[in-house]
Amino acid sequence: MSEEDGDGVDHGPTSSHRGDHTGGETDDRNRARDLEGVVAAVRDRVDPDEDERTRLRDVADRLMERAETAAAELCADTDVLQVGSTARNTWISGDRDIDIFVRFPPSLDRGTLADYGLEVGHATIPDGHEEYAEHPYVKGTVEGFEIDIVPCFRLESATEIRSAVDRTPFHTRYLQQRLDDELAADVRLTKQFLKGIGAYGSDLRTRGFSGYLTELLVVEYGGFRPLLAAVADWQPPVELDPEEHGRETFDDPLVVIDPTDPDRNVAAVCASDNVARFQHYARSFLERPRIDVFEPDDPEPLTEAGLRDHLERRGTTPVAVRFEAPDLVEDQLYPQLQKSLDGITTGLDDRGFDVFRATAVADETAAVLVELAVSERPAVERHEGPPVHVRNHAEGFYDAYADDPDAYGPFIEGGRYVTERDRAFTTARGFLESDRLFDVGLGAHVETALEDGYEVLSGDEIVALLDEFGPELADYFTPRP
Ligand SMILES: Nc1ccn([C@@H]2O[C@H](COP(=O)(O)OP(=O)(O)OP(=O)(O)O)[C@@H](O)[C@H]2O)c(=O)n1
Ligand SMILES: [Mg+2]
Repeated sequence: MSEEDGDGVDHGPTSSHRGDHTGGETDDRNRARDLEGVVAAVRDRVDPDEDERTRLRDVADRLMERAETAAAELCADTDVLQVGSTARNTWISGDRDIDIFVRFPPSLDRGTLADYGLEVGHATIPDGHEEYAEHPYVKGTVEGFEIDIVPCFRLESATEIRSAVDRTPFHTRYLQQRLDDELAADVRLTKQFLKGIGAYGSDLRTRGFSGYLTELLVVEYGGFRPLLAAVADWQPPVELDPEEHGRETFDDPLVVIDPTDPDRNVAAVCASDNVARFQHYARSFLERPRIDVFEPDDPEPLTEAGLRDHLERRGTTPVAVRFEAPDLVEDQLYPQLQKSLDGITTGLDDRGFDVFRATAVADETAAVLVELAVSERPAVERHEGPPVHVRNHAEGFYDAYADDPDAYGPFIEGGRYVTERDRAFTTARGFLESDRLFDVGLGAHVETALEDGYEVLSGDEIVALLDEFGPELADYFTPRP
């Protein structure tokens, strides 16, 4: 997806009218026709065809039967159901995870539930492996489909849940009652739109819109187009409560009270930037419908020469702290990196090294990259004391610095004592290489990683990041909404 007229080519199917008319009504009609054309083209790609549906149905049915048999042998009163987007007809063609939930009576304790769940999982997918979320479950691939076999408790209401997965069957039931074929198609379209703009997914790297949230929004507004029209005019905080049963207040830019649980905001992880991003592209797409909004961008990786050009043109100074990436799953790693990024930029700012923009990247190694507007400071810094008339404080300040041979002052300026004393760090690099870096509020795992050693890159040395982070650096230097 590229913003506005990037390549000058309109990928919408009908662009011949451009410039033919000036009337507002005609423009509206043409836009509506463009939008329909784009929607048809996207649906052609995201709607699973009959063959895909049948194959999925076959595999799902077969596995559910196996899971039912295995569960019945372990425990009475169990049942098996399919959940997630493949159960609701809202999956995007080619994205094929089949989530199968095995429900056990709530009289079981958690440990037994976990053991039974794994046993059923292994019986259902013999070459599956165990993964760990809130509790362990079995995952595997069957005929090209990614299968999860997840145990949960069978409860009367989603408010009694003991873990997050217990809610999922309630979501499925709620949506199955409300999604018809038309709305399900609009959900697929909206998911692809959000993927195209980089705002789909409730993982903690993306902090965007989850599948369930997308479905609720489409149902609530009655389709893709009305949803976009509403989003274009949102005034956050936006609060939706489809079942009108919410009883808590949330401090989030988007609040969608879970129809199955009055105390949960389904959009709790959705970052304000992603809400704003959705608003931006909703407006821009309604104004000029085009297919490339639905396509995630793959920027050309940056070359060394390209990177040097950017830096010279911008006149900023980059610094980076590079270390071995902590061995964590992404949902733990990215919050750690974000926290460390915030700490490091604040630490630099506090010492007079003005931060222009910054990012954190991770692969084998991780790096916090900070682009500085100011990377060097003079040997001395100003230190302002109290107004002279505040006698107690003023005398204390004066006495503390009067005999300091390295300080200039104290002198009086604007009625206050001021002194100029030696600065602890005259370069950003000096600060980053010092132990003071550990005072800035790093993520705990990042702190441990840094204790094992890290490297500071500054100025031109930054090109060393290109091999590993070429695409990320390209993204950084071609920012878009
Ligand atoms: N943050 C999340 C993630 C998942 N779920 C529940 O778990 C189900 C399966 O999750 P997932 O596969 O991530 O989402 P899908 O809805 O299946 O969407 P997609 O098409 O992206 O797979 C969801 O439908 C939802 O009921 C949830 O409530 N909250
Ligand atoms: Mg899914």
